[in-house]
Amino acid sequence: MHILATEGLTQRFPTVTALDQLSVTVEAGVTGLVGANGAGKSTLIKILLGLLPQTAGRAEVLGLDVVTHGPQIRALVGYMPEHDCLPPDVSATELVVHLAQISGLPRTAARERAADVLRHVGLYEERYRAIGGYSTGMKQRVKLAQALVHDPQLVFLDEPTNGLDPQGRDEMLTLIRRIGTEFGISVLVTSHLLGELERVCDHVIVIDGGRLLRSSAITEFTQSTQILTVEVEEGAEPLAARLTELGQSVTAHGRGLLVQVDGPETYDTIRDAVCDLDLCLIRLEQGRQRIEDVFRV
Ligand SMILES: Nc1ncnc2c1ncn2[C@@H]1O[C@H](COP(=O)(O)OP(=O)(O)OP(=O)(O)O)[C@@H](O)[C@H]1O
Repeated sequence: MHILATEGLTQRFPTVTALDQLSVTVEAGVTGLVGANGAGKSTLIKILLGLLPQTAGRAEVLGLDVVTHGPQIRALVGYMPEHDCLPPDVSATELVVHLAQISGLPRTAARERAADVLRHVGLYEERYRAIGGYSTGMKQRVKLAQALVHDPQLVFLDEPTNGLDPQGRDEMLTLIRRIGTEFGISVLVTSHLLGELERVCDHVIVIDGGRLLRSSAITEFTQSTQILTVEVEEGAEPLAARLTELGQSVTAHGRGLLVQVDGPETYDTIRDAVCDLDLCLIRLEQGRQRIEDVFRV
């Protein structure tokens, strides 16, 4: 079953069209929503939460229409907003307990859930300190904890790695993967950094200027291409000449050669040519299409 679906979804602001006829479906699992700044990611999330009425088109989350079922959707979905929106003078525990109670949990259950979820996101003793003194990474963890506290079926994480250093980013990505796998909660996570989503997502949706550029399983984004990169210590030119002579399609690429794979025999041809010319092979690698390539079309 789709966890969400949009059809011809359009959002016009006075001077800009933030979403333009966007039709896309998302299955359970961890899905990345990628696009440059201003591509329309946050606008899409706000519409999906029923917080912003769209100009045209339809959207459904967990089978519920966003226009007519906003409160029901928000009961089932957790939301980690992009911007810093935390009150500075309460502790993480106080805030998360409070939000759990707003979500309908009784006081004792809210305290237990808040303690659990703060532990899961890696906030320990610090959870009793005022949020104003937290680092960016700790604030991001509080935002994540409050998105999870009411045990949602699905979470929307808007730029969760924003402002984090490489280690913080790594830890956040690991947490996101765990939410999808260990906790069994579906995730829609946005980022303008394409590379980082490769690690955590099952599926990636790419939007640009509010339009759908691509929606595919991560394996399709990074699938092997039929190109081999061949690098030898010296003698790339004679090797290219020999491979061409043997009927291979070869182009020079930096210090190496790109060789079209015609079948398994291409590997043997390369090996034999390298041996015949008495060269030292230092790299033989199958090219992989990266998410970044989507933007180079
Ligand atoms: N309330 C609003 N009124 C007018 N224009 C808006 C409003 N909200 C968003 N926009 C515009 O819509 C476009 C898409 O914005 P959106 O915030 O959805 O992009 P984004 O992909 O989330 O980028 P970012 O990561 O920078 O937030 C931008 O040009 C933005 O300026």
